[in-house]
Amino acid sequence: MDPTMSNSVSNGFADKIITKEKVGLNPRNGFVLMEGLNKLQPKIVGGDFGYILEDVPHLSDYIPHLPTYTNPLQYNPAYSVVKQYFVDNDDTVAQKIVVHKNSPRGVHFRRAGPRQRVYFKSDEVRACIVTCGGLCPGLNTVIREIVCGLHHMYDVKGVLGIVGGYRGFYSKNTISLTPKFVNDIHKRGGTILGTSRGGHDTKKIVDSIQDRGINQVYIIGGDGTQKGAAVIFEEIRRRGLNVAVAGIPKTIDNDIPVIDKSFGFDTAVEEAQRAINAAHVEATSIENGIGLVKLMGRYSGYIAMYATLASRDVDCCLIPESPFYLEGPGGLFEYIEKRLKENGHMVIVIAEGAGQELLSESLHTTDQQDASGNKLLQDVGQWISQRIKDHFSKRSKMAINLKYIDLMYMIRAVPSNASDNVYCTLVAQSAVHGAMAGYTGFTVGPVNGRHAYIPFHRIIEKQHKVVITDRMWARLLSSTNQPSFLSTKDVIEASKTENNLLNC
Ligand SMILES: Nc1ncnc2c1ncn2[C@@H]1O[C@H](COP(=O)(O)OP(=O)(O)OP(=O)(O)O)[C@@H](O)[C@H]1O
Ligand SMILES: O=P(O)(O)OC[C@H]1O[C@](O)(CO)[C@@H](O)[C@@H]1O
Ligand SMILES: [Mg+2]
Repeated sequence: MDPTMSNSVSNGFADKIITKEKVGLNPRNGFVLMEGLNKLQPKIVGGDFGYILEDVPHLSDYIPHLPTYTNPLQYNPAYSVVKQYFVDNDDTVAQKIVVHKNSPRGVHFRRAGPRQRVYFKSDEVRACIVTCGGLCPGLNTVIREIVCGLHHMYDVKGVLGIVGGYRGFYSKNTISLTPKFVNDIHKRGGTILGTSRGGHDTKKIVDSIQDRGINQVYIIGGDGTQKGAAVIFEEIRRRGLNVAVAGIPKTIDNDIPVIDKSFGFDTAVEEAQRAINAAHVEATSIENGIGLVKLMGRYSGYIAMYATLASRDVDCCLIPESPFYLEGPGGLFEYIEKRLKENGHMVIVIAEGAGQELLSESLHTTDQQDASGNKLLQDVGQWISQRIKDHFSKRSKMAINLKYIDLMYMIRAVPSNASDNVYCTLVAQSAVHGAMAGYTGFTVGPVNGRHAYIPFHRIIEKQHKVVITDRMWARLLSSTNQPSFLSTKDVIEASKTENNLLNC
C-alpha cells in the first residue's frame, strides 16, 4: 500500500469526507484535494462511529507524479532491527482520551514518525531552520536535533540556519549548520540563530526560499510564528513549490492549543521554584514578610499555576484568566491581612498578564504593541507591590515587609532541563520524519503523550488558556486556600468559555 494512503481510502471512508468547500480526492494518495481553491481548506476525513481525521497537507496534494524513495532508515543499523519502526499510515492520535461508551470516536491527528517511503532524495534536500518570537529553554536543543536528525537518520548535509527570525530570510546572511557546529549548543540558553518579532514579509520570505533552493523549512516559534508559517505554506503551495513547511511549537506560556505542552515549559516551572523558595525564605525571616514573585504568562497563566502547585509555599496565585480585585470584602488586601495574622508571612505569585484591566483603570494608559502586534503589558509586579505597600501603610495598622522578585526573563534564558531535552529530541525528529515523508503545512507536538502532525489552522485558531472552572484551577485554589475572587457573573462567563472550548 502506498505509505501516504490516508484512512479515507484504506478504510473506505472516501464517501464520508466532510469539508467546508467542494473538494475532490487525489487519486494518488486519497488525500482531500483542494484544486481550484485559492485558499487551503482543512482536510477533514470522516470515519465510522464519529471518527474524524483532521489531516495535514501533503506535497502530492498539489504536485502530481512526485517520485518516492525507500526510507534510508531501513538501512540504518540502529533502526533496521527495530520492529515496526515505521509508522503505520493508518495510525492516528485521538485528541480526546476521556470518553463514554457511547461517545463518538472524535477528532484525531496523523501520528508522527518515519514512513516507509520518503519524498526527498537525501542529497537533494536543502533544509533551513529559523527561530522566531521570544526565547524559550530548549530552542538550541531543537536546532541541534533537527540538524543531527537530518544528518544521521537521512544523510542530509545541506542545512542552513536563518539568522534573526523571519526578517533574516531577506535581510541577513545564513549559517551553514553541521552536526559539529551544533554539537554543544543544547548546553546554552537562547537561540544560536537569534530571533525577532515583526518583519514577516511573506513574499520576500518565499522569494528567498525559492532563490536559495530550499526545499524543507523548519520554523520554530510560538502562536504568532505558526501563523506566519501558515501563510508561508499557503504562498509556497500557491506557487506550486516542492517545499515542505514544518512548524515546531515553542511556547513557554503554554498558550498553543491541541498540544500537551511545549518544550521549555517544565524548565521554566523548575526555574521558578528557586525564586519562590527565595521569596519564601525572605518572607519567613521577617515579621509580616510578603514575598512577591512575578512570572511570565502574557495571556495564559500556566507557568504561575504549575509553579504554585509544585511549590506549596505559595499562598496566592494570580493569573490573567482569573479576575481579582484588591479592596473590600473578599478582596486581595483582606486575604493578605488574614494570612499575615494566621502565619506571619505569605508568598504571592503573579503572572505578568494578571490584573491588566486593574492597571489600565488605575494608570489610565493607552494600549501599546510590540513589533508583532502583541499587546505590551504594564508591569503588574511593580504596580501591585506599590498598591499593597500603600494599603498597609495608609489604611491598615499592620506594618508589612514586601520583597519583590521579578523573574520574567530569568526563567526563559536558561538551557532546557533533562526532560525538556528529551522532548526537544522527539519533536525535532518527528518534524524531520514528517518533512521527509512529504507532509507539509503542519505543526508537530504531543497530543495525549503521542506526537502528531497537526494542521496549522488548529494551532492558530485560538489561544490555550487556563480554564478556571476546570479541576486544575480548583486543585490550586484548594492547595493555596486563596479566595477565588469570582462573582457569580464571572463563574457564568468562565463556564461559557469552557463550554466553547469543549465544543471546539
Ligand atoms: N498573523 C501573522 N501573520 C504572519 N506573521 C505573523 C503573524 N503573527 C505573528 N507573525 C510573525 O511571527 C513572528 C513571531 O511572532 P510573535 O512575536 O507574536 O511571537 P510568537 O511566535 O507568538 O512567540 P511568543 O509569543 O511565544 O514569544 C514575528 O516575526 C511576527 O511578525
Ligand atoms: O519582552 P519580549 O522579549 O518581547 O517577550 C516577552 C513575552 O514573551 C513571552 O515570554 C512569550 O514568549 C511572554 O510571556 C512575554 O510577555
Ligand atoms: Mg505569542
